Amino acid sequence: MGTVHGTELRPLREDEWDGWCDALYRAFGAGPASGEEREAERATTEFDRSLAAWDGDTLVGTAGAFSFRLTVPGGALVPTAGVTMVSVAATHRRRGVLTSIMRRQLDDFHKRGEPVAMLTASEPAIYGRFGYGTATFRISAEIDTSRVTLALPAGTDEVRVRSAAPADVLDACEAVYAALVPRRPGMLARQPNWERVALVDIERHRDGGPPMQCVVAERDGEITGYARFHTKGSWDAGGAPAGTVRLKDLAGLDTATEAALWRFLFGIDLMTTLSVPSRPVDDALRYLVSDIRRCDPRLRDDAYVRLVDVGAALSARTYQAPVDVVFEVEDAFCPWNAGRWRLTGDAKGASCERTADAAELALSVRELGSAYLGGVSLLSLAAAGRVRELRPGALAEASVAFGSPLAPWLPHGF
Ligand SMILES: CC(=O)SCCNC(=O)CCNC(=O)[C@H](O)C(C)(C)COP(=O)(O)OP(=O)(O)OC[C@H]1O[C@@H](n2cnc3c(N)ncnc32)[C@H](O)[C@@H]1OP(=O)(O)O
Repeated sequence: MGTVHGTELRPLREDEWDGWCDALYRAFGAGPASGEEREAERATTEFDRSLAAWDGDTLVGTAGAFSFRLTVPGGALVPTAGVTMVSVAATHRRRGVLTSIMRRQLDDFHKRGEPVAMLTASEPAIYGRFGYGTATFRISAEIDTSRVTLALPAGTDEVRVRSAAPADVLDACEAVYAALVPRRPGMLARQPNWERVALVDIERHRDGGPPMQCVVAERDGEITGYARFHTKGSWDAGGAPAGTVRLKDLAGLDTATEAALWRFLFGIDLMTTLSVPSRPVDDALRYLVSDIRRCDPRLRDDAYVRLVDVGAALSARTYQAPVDVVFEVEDAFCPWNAGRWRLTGDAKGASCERTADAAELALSVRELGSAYLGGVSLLSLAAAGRVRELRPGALAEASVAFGSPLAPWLPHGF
């Protein structure tokens, strides 16, 4: 139980789910959710981790959490709470309901022993005060496929691309996804039922076009990748074809597979634009295309990370160069993290323990969350005045060590 200005926060009951879902969609100015969406949302809801805020018998706030495991640099999978479904009714905003939800969630994650929490934010200004820092970025693109060509790597011709009904190849696609999870920081191992979310294909996401399509890439009869997408035919004023392919997701076990999938998507007749919602910032696609400017690439913040337990989180990843540094961590919202921690580690492993030694770098838990997956450098944060170096050399040492050979990326929202 918990109350704020007469609002009571309690766990969601199964029979309250429909109203909870409606309140959530309303707060986002969307919906109501279609039958297909409701089914997928309900199947992934973890009731013991879902909260509802009530003002009398009126539902005024929602929040949930998913039990994920997050890939961190070095490849370990760290138990991570995926914060989701956060909303407060328009009539009850700015009275502290979100703050009470954040308080309850972070206490709960801490008790459960989940060292990390993660979310994607509807607005970047909301979650910093609760210790979440921007940790991954994504690139979107609108590619003029009538002008941009691809330089294909060796082996592309050995990959065959064929169409398939999305549901028929779901297990094979999920196996590809699962094989990729430990390879790149930021990716999530998920609970059963999650794979079905990718099949949700509702009318209003189709923009008047046909149902979602899927192709799989095969080499020697083995499925090595897939792409799911929508098409929408259109013609310009002069009658020339000007259709759009909207990619939903694309994954391949190797670069030749991915290149074969891109070649297919670039070559669909009557389509002149390929719209790509999210790729890693270091994606090979940037270097396969003949003209990056005609791809209109745009960078956006994506996943926000919160270290729930600084010691456990920093010990769980590896460091690409040796590091031995004492952090002075500020964490007003989760005071159990505040104070001095000594991190020692390298590419093989790490430990992060409490210490009474003098601090060498001072920062808040939010900056540690940003740097955690290796996608935001401590040096950049220091240049913005958000990390203070107290021992000369400590900043460069820690900044290099925290980096990641592969940029962290979250391939899908939640
Ligand atoms: C992970 C996810 O699900 S992201 C989705 C978040 N949900 C949405 O965007 C749906 C629409 N918006 C909402 O439902 C609400 O406005 C929420 C959830 C964003 C905020 O809920 P509230 O109960 O109003 O927040 P609360 O009153 O606890 O505010 C806490 C602090 O955050 C600030 N804050 C809240 N929302 C915002 C915002 N959108 N932008 C900037 N600051 C904000 C408040 O001003 C307050 O600051 P203060 O402590 O300095 O006074």
